[in-house]
This record gives sequence, structure tokens and C-alpha cells, in this order.
Amino acid sequence: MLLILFSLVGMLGVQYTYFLSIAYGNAVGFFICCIMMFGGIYVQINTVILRYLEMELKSPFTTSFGTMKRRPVLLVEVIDEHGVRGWGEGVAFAAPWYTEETIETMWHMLEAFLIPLLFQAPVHHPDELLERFSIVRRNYMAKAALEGAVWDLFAKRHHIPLHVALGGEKKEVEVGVSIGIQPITDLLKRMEQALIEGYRRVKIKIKPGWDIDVVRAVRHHFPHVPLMVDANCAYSLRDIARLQALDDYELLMIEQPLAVDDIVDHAKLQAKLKTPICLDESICSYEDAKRAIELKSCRVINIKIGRVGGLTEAKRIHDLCQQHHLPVWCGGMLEGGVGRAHSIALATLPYFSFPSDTAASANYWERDFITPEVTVRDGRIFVRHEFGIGYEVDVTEVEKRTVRLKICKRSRG
Ligand SMILES: O=C(O)CCC(=O)C1=CC=C[C@@H](O)[C@@H]1C(=O)O
Ligand SMILES: [Mg+2]
Repeated sequence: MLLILFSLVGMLGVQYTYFLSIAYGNAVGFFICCIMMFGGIYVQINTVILRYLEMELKSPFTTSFGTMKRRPVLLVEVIDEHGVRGWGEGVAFAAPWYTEETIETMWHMLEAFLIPLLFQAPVHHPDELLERFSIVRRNYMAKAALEGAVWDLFAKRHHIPLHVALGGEKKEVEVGVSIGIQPITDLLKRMEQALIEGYRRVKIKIKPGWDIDVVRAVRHHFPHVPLMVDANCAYSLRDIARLQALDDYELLMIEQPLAVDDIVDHAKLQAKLKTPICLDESICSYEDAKRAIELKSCRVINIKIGRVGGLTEAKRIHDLCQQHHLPVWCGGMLEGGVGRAHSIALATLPYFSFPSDTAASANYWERDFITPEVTVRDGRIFVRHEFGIGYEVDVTEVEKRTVRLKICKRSRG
């Protein structure tokens, strides 16, 4: 009886504060979280559906570690005891060259370990899953896929958008575009197109031998465009002179120049560079971010939900960086629409300080599997107010691409 009363109070309270927050701004975000925590609604997931989708990028994407055209996606759908559904996306690639995870390892970890852990007990708030999943080491993208689906469902159960559930404040998020390695004339054309489309910042990929000349050529054509470079771990401290030469081009930041575990060398390098270093692959947790801040290994952090194990950890890293005045921004993983929707919601948090790598659906896909597709106007994505992730999953489009499906059911014994 008491539980039903709490649930009712919680549900009404959350919706009321959501409408208040629309009407009066977002000062009530903290209040919303309190009500969510104590409101008494809990979610019992009874079914999880895993889908392996074959997808192809519109054009190949080349970085220092290789070229990708095929981009399979792992979709996670969770269904609770009321039939409410939530969606998450596993963002690892087919091969383990960004982090150690792949689409197959995510599938295995989900099926063998994480889904059974989710079935074990109801969830009062998705923040609890960080602790519950912690008995599984690393495997952050697998955890994030399932946790993200629960966040979506949780927001829907509370009749609020995901960005409100997260405590986000922005009504629109600024976005940039990431352009892969390609012949310089194609790169310049692609950049010009992106700027015409309104993107507010351009990131280009570099590697040893494809760096200073390219940046010089880009700066020659676009002297004032907010520009950054991403090396995806391609350099070592032996390349310090090459990296220092990039200081002449007013780059916003150099993303992940050194190896994934070179957090000490990144500190040595940052001390010798004027340009801020942004860490991507090196930051997989709150603890990693704390160490990087302590060691002064970087001046910016790129937060990707998948890389850090989910939205809860992403929020913790955001808050930590805010306390230390170290700007963050939201990276991308060439996601399908569900992953993209989660990133948009996260980027509404106040300390996301540079445009996200969340370009429009049409930048990647002939047809995305959400409706509406993500669109960018004047370099901004307008945040949707529908409950949960704010976009519908287009089941017909999903089914067309699904090559493997697994339905996992909670045993009620
Ligand atoms: O548009 C996006 O989703 C960002 C693309 C992008 O730059 C990256 C995606 C995935 C791995 C890397 O190649 C790279 C990155 O490191 O940020
Ligand atoms: Mg990167």
C-alpha cells in the first residue's frame, strides 16, 4: 500500500517538475532527481532482445588505424513487466582497434553475464547498475548498451525525456563533424560542404606523415574555422617535434596523440605543447579521469557513453571535470540513431563545452533506423521533448537489417 502511494507521488512529482522545468527553466533538476530516487517506482525487466544489424556507412571512414565501411550495430531492447520498452546501442566496431571490445564480445558479455545480472533484481534507478555490473571487469560498451536501454525505459516510465532524467539543461546542442583521412582535395571539399551545412567545428584525422602539411593546407583554405585533429593513439614521445609544430595552427585541441595507456607520457607532452590535449581512448572511467586531471595529462576530455560504461559514469565524469574546470565534450562512435539519441541527451548537461561529434543521421547513413532521423539546423540539434530518448525506433528498418536475434527471458522460478 505504502509502495503504491510512493509510486504515485513519485510519478506525479516527476511529471509536475518536468512541466515546471519547461515553464521556468531547469533550476528544478536536482529536485527531479530526488523525487526519482525516493518516488518508489521500480523497473523489473523481464525480457531483453539483442539484435545484430548489418549496416553500411555512406562513405568509408579512415583513421590512423584503418578504414571502415561496414559498420554493424548491436541493438538492445529491454521490456518491463508493464510492456514498456527501452532501447540501447552497443557501439563497439567489428574489430578491436578502437578499444578491446568488438560487436561479438559485447554480445557474449551481455548474454552470458550482464543480462542475467539485470534479471536478478528490480531497478529503482539506473544509477544502481554501475555497481551491479561492476563484478564484470571492463567491457564498458556492453555495459553501456544495456544500461542505456534501462535509462530510456526508466525515463518513459516516469513520463519524462531522457535528458531531463539525466539533469540536462540545454534545449539545443551544438554539433561538429569528424572527417576521415582522404586525399587533400576531397578533404577540403568535404569540409566546405560541412561548413555550408552549418557544422560548428571540424575534426580531421591525423597520423605520422599525414599531419603538418594537411593542417597547413586546411588552415590556408579555412583560416578561422574552429578546427581540431584526432590521432587515435598514432604517436609516441619520439614525435614531440612534429606535434609541437601543430601549435602554429590555432587548433582547438589535439585528440589522443599517444597510446591508450600512456597517461604519464601525455602529461609530459602536454607540458611541452601550447595546444590543449584532449583524451579519448585513455579515459574509460571516473578513476581514469581523476588520474588524468591529477597528472595534468590533458586539458579537455572527450566523453563517449560507450567507452566509459554508460550514462551514469558519463555524468560522474562530467561533474568531476566541472569541479576541476576541465572542459568536456561528447564524442561519437559512428552510431546508429539510438546511440546518437543517447549522446544528444547527455550533451544537454551544462559543462559540455565544445560542439559534439554527433552529426546528422544523413552524414552516415542512407537511411537511419529511427524516426524522425537526427537533423542538424545551423549547427544545432534541437532536443526533443518526447519521453525517453525522444526518437521512435523504426522496427521495419531494424528488421530489414537484422541478421541475428536473441530473446532472453527472466525465469520467474
Ligand atoms: O562522427 C562520429 O561519430 C565521430 C567519428 C570519430 O571521429 C570516431 C569514431 C570512432 C572511433 C574513431 O575513429 C573516432 C574517434 O576517435 O573519435
Ligand atoms: Mg577520438
